[in-house]
Amino acid sequence: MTPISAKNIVMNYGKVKALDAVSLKVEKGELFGLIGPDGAGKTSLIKILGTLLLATSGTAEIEGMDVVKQYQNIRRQIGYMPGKFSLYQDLTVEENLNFYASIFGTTLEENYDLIKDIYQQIEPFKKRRAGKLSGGMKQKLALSCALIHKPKVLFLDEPTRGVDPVSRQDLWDMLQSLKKDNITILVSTAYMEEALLCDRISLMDHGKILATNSPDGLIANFDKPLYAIRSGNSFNIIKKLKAYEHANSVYPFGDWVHYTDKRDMIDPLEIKTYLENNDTPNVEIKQIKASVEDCYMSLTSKNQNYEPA
Ligand SMILES: Nc1ncnc2c1ncn2[C@@H]1O[C@H](COP(=O)(O)OP(=O)(O)OP(=O)(O)O)[C@@H](O)[C@H]1O
Repeated sequence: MTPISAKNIVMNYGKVKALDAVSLKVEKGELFGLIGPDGAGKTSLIKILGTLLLATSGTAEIEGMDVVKQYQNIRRQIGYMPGKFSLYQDLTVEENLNFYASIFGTTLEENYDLIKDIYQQIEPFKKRRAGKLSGGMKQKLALSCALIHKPKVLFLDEPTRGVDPVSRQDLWDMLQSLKKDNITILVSTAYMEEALLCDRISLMDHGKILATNSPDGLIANFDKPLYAIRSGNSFNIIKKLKAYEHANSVYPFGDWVHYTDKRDMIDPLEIKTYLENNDTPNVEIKQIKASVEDCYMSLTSKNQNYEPA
């Protein structure tokens, strides 16, 4: 039985099409990432799968159960960690956990094994009110609460948003370690580099899934030679390259500009010469391996219009 499956999910908020015929399958024990920028539709999809939002159309099943007809049974089998910290700020760490355990008719002791690795890190602060915890500790508490009833499927909506890099890494380590318990995890993020920490990912943009693959598989499908180019002025390079008749995609990437050409075989010197003949001196150019972000940019390139700030 597929733990998470969705078919042709459409979500309209009035005139806003938040999800446009989204289909998805996540296999048992997978750590699966929904990757996309703000507004891509990640929260809407997670809420629909988590039985918190009714889709405009389409169907979805969790552990073989329909998200509309069998939502009550589903809720017993899933854990959900929303994007915003949603625990009771005035309750202590321990009280929050006991509260969530009691909702599911269980106790902290009964399921201690599953959350032990995570909970032990905040246990010294168990008498502290949740509102007084640091960001990283709040995240660990929220994850412990989402796991307290031993869910088969865990949904996490942008758990690393606004969290410091060490706590971000901690969270991914915790998710990796949950794989040994065979929990199926669907996690959303806008940080492209986190895609590499997932078994498989779906890249989302404007309510659509653009591609689903393993991070390596996705990168292997990037079929054009990719070049990183820089000189003193990225904006000038972008402007000149966009005007170049052979340009396929051009976008800023840190201090560099990433470029692909419409032709399969090119001599990078030709591009350097073109730029230098067009008021862009001191051009450095090198061929590089694509990252997940490059794959994303390539898939969305039709919508990319870079304008200077
Ligand atoms: N309740 C709502 N009413 C109207 N529009 C909404 C509502 N919720 C979301 N939207 C719109 O639907 C689109 C998808 O939003 P959604 O929150 O699902 O995306 P997201 O990828 O999770 O982004 P974010 O990180 O900003 O939450 C956006 O254009 C958003 O403005």
